[in-house]
This record gives sequence, C-alpha cells and structure tokens, in this order.
Amino acid sequence: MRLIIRDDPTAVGEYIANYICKRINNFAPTAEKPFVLGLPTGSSPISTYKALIKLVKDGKLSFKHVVTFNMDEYVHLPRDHPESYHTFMFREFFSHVDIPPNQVNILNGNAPDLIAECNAYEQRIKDYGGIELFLGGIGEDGHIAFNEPGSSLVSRTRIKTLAYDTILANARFFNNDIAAVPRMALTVGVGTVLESREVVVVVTGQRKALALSKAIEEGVNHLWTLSALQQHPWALIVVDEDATAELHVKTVKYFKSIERVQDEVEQMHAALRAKGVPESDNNVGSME
Ligand SMILES: N[C@@H]1[C@@H](O)[C@H](O)[C@@H](COP(=O)(O)O)O[C@@H]1O
Repeated sequence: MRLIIRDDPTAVGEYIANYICKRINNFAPTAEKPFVLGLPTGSSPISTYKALIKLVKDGKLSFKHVVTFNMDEYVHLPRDHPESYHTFMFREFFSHVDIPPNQVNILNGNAPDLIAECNAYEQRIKDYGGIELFLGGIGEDGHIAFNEPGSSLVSRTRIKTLAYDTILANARFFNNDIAAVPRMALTVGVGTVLESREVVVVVTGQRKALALSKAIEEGVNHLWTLSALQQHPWALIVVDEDATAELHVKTVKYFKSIERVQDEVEQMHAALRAKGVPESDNNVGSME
C-alpha cells in the first residue's frame, strides 16, 4: 500500500486525476478493449472530478473508451432526485466529459428485484473482464462504498442497511433532515473492490483522520472496512494534511520517504529512457 500526502483537497484531486489520466492513456483503450473504471460519490472526489474534466477539456484525456461502474446508490430514492448518486454523477462528472452514457453503470436502487439487480451488476463487471482501477472514498466510520462497520470483507454487491452515523453524516445533503435520508443502499462489496486490479482511495479532512489511522496503522478489521485494502496488492491512498491528524509522525515520515525514493527512481527511469536504454534493460526497480 502507498500513501500520498498533499497539502489540500485541490492538490489531492489533481494528483489523482493525473494518476488516472496516466493509467488510461498507458492502457490505450479501444472500443473492443475499454478501460473499466470504478467511481465513488461524496464530496471528497469532487476535486478529482474537476481535475479530470479539465484534462478532458485540455485534450489530454478521453473517456470515449472508458466504461464506469459506480460504487453505490440509495434504495428507493427517485433516480432524478437531486441527491441520488445517479444525479450526482451526471451533475459533477459525466455531463462534462466525452463518455457515451451507455458506458456508465450505476446500480438501480428502484429496481423491482434489488437482489437480481445486485447480482446482474456483479455479472456485468465480470463480463467486462473486471475493474482495472477502482477509485473510492471513505465514510467517517472507515466504510468504503457503503460497506458499513461489520461488513464481511469478502462481501459482494448487495443491499445494505445504513449505519446511523452514516445517516447523520449524509443528512447534510438532505437539508439536515435525518428523516429524509434513505435507510438502505445498494453497494459493491469489499470483495468486489478488492478484486479490482488497482484501488485508489481519496481521504480528505480532519473528520476522516481516525478512520485513516485505523485503516492503515492497525490490523485488517471489519469494523473499519477500508483496512481490507491492506490485503490488496496494488493500493494507493491519497490524503490531505488534515486527514493525517491521527497518524503517528513516523507513519507520515515513512510514506513521505517512500514517495521521495519513488520520485528518484522515476527520474532515473526518465534519464535512462532519454539515453535510449530500453526499459527492460535499465535495471532500475519500480516501486509499484
Ligand atoms: N457511500 C458514500 C461513500 O462512498 C463515500 O465515500 C462517503 C464519503 O462522503 P464524503 O466524501 O462526502 O465525506 O459518503 C457515502 O457514504
């Protein structure tokens, strides 16, 4: 697992957007072989979406051959409700980039058979050959997607009852009316996220600081479902300074030192490439 620390949410968003841009461009997706991207909602990824939109507008990135799967959706909230995750995703992201709408997958919280909807979602992900990169956010209780504390760490897409803490946290999107917040959601499982080839998680703000420390400094624990990421071979968490408030100083120093060394390795790679040394012969290890 790597941890990248940036000064503020804007810098976090720019880092992640550039990272995703590099991944998509290196993958060189086509209609036959699209890049499959998992996406979250919430306020934390908004700076990433803004930066991705700018990359598209600047002609550096295209979503034409990208297929997306969103993490979750409320149950029984009308699809066109301003706070449905469907509305959120089109308002904050999809309407501003060149993705064909039929390549967007979002769970339908109003499906007549919610279990069949979840199973079909898992199947659709499999049919695309799995998710290449899953971008996620976390709740204050350390949940990833809507995998609330106590969720099975091998869970798949399913119906989930929301924790009272989550309902309280999300009331801010419903005019602070707790009664208006849906009680259930459909969510990909922890197992679904872990099966992606790469996971990138955005964590910003002091209110996420405890969850971050539980997830990376303590053991794998179903009460802090993000901690399951410790078992993923290719996980990256990108945070702002505020989110590090509960981390040990030595943890922060350790991850900053890793990033410094990685930068040096990348500079060496670039220098060797400039000299025309083929990548496979240059004998400089990659940190990934
Ligand atoms: N289901 C979503 C999560 O996927 C998201 O990570 C979390 C954090 O939201 P925010 O970024 O607004 O703190 O909100 C909801 O619970």
